[in-house]
Amino acid sequence: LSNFLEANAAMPFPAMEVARSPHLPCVPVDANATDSNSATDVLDLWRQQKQIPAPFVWPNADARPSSMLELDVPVVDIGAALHSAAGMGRAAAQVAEACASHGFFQVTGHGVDPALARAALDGAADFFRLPLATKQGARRSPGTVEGYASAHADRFAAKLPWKETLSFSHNHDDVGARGNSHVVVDYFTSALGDDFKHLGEVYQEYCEAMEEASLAIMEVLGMSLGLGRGYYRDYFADGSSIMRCNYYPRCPEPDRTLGTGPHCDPSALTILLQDGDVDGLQVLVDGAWRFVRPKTGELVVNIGDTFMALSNGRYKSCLHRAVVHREKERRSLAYFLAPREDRVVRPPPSPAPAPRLYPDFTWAELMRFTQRHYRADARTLDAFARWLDPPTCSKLL
Ligand SMILES: C=C1C[C@]23C[C@H]1CC[C@H]2[C@]1(C)CCC[C@@](C)(C(=O)O)[C@H]1[C@@H]3C(=O)O
Ligand SMILES: O=C(O)CCC(=O)C(=O)O
Ligand SMILES: [Fe+2]
Repeated sequence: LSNFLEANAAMPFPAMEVARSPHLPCVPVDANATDSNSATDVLDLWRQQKQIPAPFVWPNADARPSSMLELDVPVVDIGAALHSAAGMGRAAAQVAEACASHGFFQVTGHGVDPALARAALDGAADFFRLPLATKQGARRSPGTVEGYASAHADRFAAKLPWKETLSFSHNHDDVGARGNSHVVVDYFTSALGDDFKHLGEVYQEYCEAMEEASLAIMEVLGMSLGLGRGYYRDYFADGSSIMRCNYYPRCPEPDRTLGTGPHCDPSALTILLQDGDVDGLQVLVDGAWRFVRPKTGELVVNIGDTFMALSNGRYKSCLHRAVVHREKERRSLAYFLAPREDRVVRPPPSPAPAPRLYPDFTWAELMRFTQRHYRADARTLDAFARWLDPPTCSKLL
């Protein structure tokens, strides 16, 4: 199979270019195939765009066809929340209801310049069109999240996501990053060269806009939990956030694979910008996968595992996935807000002695767990808690 994947890298099919991976099993593409399924047959199938390689096929339980249902998420006006008590009251009530159930809402009034959002999406489109060898120049190192990855074929042997990704850190200090931080520009020039300085500047500015939007959202979340505007804003001011660009190529068998499999985000908060009008994001609510469709000028926000632990389970980090399409490629930009790596994740001392659902941990520990020991899925935080401290957690879970 690794020969096939390498041969595929030169294929005209505008699929993702899955880099050769020593980890992929050299098994017949179709596990039930007779051994007549030679590489030539598979190439022919692929060339006719009729069959995807077996490692990309997801079990029906994960990839089961989506309903055409849509999740009714509130649209929260963050600008109004920051500038009036009435706006804050309304926003806090909206996020409280959404986060106590499915954890998703849309935001407007976030202050992100539409031209900057467009430049970040176009930058992602340009990057993923580059030759595989150029992208591989920034390939992810084992155990880290930063870098280029194709289908995570270097990490997983099955249930490969139908996507290419580019991820980089945005550690933001608490002195107001606007204009004096260049951590993202430095990543692009060091990983890809000086020709990518402009792209790095676009994402530097985009990450700073995401940081400001996420801290504004944290003010609303703090108010919604009765902790005041500054509680979470201060907690995340010097965060270790991650920017991820997702590219989902067209797929010949969209119902047998997934762009991103069912998971809960391990981070605290995700701000997702979807490109254009191509649906993909789905949330599992009441047993059905429901679309959260892109709406121009709006950002999709969801609670992650780290915030669920910070709220001691009051706000929910929920299962979501991204489906792909036969005729349309799709891109999305996900900004994952996370605390400074050594900051302890612990709920505030509540007036009522509520039982703790999760042990104390740091983002560094959870990141290391997801990158080296576990594949984020529906029960990441429970598996992490057991991995972290089995004796204590047997009582917690
Ligand atoms: C801490 C992280 C791990 C992932 C990127 C960030 C937040 C989301 C995580 C992820 C997207 C959840 C689904 C599985 C995953 C492997 C992926 O599809 O990319 C996860 C990311 C990762 O481990 O690289
Ligand atoms: O691309 C999408 O719509 C969702 C991606 C996602 O959930 C993630 O990257 O964590
Ligand atoms: Fe996610």
